[in-house]
Amino acid sequence: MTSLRLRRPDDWHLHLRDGAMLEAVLPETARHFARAIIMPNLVPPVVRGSDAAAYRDRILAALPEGADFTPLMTLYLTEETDARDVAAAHASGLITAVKLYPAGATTNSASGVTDFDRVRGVLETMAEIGLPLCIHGEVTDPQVDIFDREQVFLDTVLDPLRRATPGLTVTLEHVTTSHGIDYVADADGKIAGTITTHHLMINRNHILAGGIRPHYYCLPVAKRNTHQQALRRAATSGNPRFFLGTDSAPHTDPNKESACGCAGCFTATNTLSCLAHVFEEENALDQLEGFASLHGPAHYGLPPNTDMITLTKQATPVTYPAKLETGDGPVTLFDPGHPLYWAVT
Ligand SMILES: NC(=O)N[C@@H](CC(=O)O)C(=O)O
Ligand SMILES: [Zn+2]
Ligand SMILES: [Zn+2]
Repeated sequence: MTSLRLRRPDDWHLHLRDGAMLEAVLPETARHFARAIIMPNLVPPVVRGSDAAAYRDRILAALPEGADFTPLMTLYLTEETDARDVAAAHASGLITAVKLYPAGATTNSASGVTDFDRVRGVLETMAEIGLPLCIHGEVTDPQVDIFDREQVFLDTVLDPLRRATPGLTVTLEHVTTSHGIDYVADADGKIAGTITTHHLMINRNHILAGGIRPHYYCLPVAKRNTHQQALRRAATSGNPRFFLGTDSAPHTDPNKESACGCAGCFTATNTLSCLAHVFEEENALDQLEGFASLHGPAHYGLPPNTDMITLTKQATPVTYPAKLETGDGPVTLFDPGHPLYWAVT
């Protein structure tokens, strides 16, 4: 197969940042994707409905002329979040989901949740009104090994939280382990898992073997190859509980290539070339539309996009600029380490 037509895809987990970085990275997503769930981990975070409205306006103002892109806004759940503010933001159509970060789990998550009992009221309201909760699923206990933090989260936080709030729609974001895949596949109730582009293409060897590669460092950190294979099987399985959330998370090169480098891979620009490559390797190009364009809208209760894109396999590799220049400094594009041949035409 050398040509593939699919519904225009959406990105169900995206970091756009703000200011000069937003201006530089937004066109990279809007070029191919119709919608994206916009992560609220700005500094300070997007906590109240009024914050989300102002951020949405900044995103819309930064869109290139003629772009057809809808940001789907989220609120950052804190222990002070007011259920009425959340309900009002949902009722007005402003927000699509609420995001739960365990405090300290990842980039800009200091205002996240420590005591899950303190957000119970908000979660109950969300279950009642049908507003989904997106979760960064890692425990933050320093005693727990970083490679085990997702698995431990499933049993000690996610499962009790879902049992305490029946009816809550949950997205377990950026699943990185076979345990996370099995949990999502087997759980009762409304749950789905997003899978990133980079976790389909790399495992922890890519980060650490033969030299440390900071541009492959993200959270949750990539696990061993057997987990990567489980992610690939889930993404290409056709199971509607799994779909694309790129987690494209730009940081400038000085912030990545540092003695204490930031977590995040920037994949907005070449995600579709990467995904087609992976799905072809798995003999599953026919499942790409479900993963990138159909399962996500179904989980969020939205219609799929009606316009189409075409991917074409070229005889020579598709080339992308190695770096995106931004007003904050250069951002290195995710490099899978081998040529890509599929291009959006
Ligand atoms: N994925 C990452 O490694 N980083 C994200 C935060 C997140 O999604 O956890 C970021 O905002 O940089
Ligand atoms: Zn995260
Ligand atoms: Zn993220």
